Amino acid sequence: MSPPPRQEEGHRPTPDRKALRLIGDRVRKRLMQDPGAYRVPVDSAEIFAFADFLDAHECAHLMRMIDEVALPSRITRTADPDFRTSYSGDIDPSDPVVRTLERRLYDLTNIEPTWGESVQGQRYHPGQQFKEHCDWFDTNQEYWKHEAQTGGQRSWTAMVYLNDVEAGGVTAFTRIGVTIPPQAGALLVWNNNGPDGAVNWNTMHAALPVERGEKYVVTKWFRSRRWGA
Ligand SMILES: O=C(O)CCC(=O)C(=O)O
Ligand SMILES: [Fe+2]
Repeated sequence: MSPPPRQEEGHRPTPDRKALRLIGDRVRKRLMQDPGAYRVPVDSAEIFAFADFLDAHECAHLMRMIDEVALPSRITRTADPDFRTSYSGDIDPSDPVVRTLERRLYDLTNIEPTWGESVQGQRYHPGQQFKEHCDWFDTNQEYWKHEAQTGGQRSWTAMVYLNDVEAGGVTAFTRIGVTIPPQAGALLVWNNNGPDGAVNWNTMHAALPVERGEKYVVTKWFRSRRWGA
């Protein structure tokens, strides 16, 4: 018997469910065929890792770009001031390395870059973190009305670690006991939904505090439809 749902796991309308199911199928098929894919061995979430997705020059370039735009990350939907203490910012989508990254993600996932939000960079100094959260939108919240009009629910998350972190800064999938240590150039891709197109609570995750050194990542969040107005 499955455990009773936590209170927060109440009913959520899932208007994009069919689209999310189809995207799940499409991306899964592609990733499973990729000889470079490492599937994290759990049944309850679809999480894949790829080593050396970006090279050292590309990583260094993106880290410089992040330093230019990074501002304190917006603290969304929580009153906890320590919830997300990193710095982040949208990086120039016309930059050649950003375009290369998007093309490579398209080849890998088979989702058009235009179906994803613009690439966001994020930087953590020692002590900084992003506590447990989901990347999918809560369709019970007020903000959903806007997101529903601008691409709909988030489908897959693609995140590249740009550097090795001296200590700390792992990505922890908190409900399934999976931790991913940052590794320069490695890509992590996961489906925020289940194969049925409903949000997957087992994708709840946190960026644990950096203990020593810095941590840089870039992320592209794909949607269920073309992103934007
Ligand atoms: O930095 C990480 O390891 C995870 C970041 C994250 O979860 C996010 O930006 O949504
Ligand atoms: Fe996240």
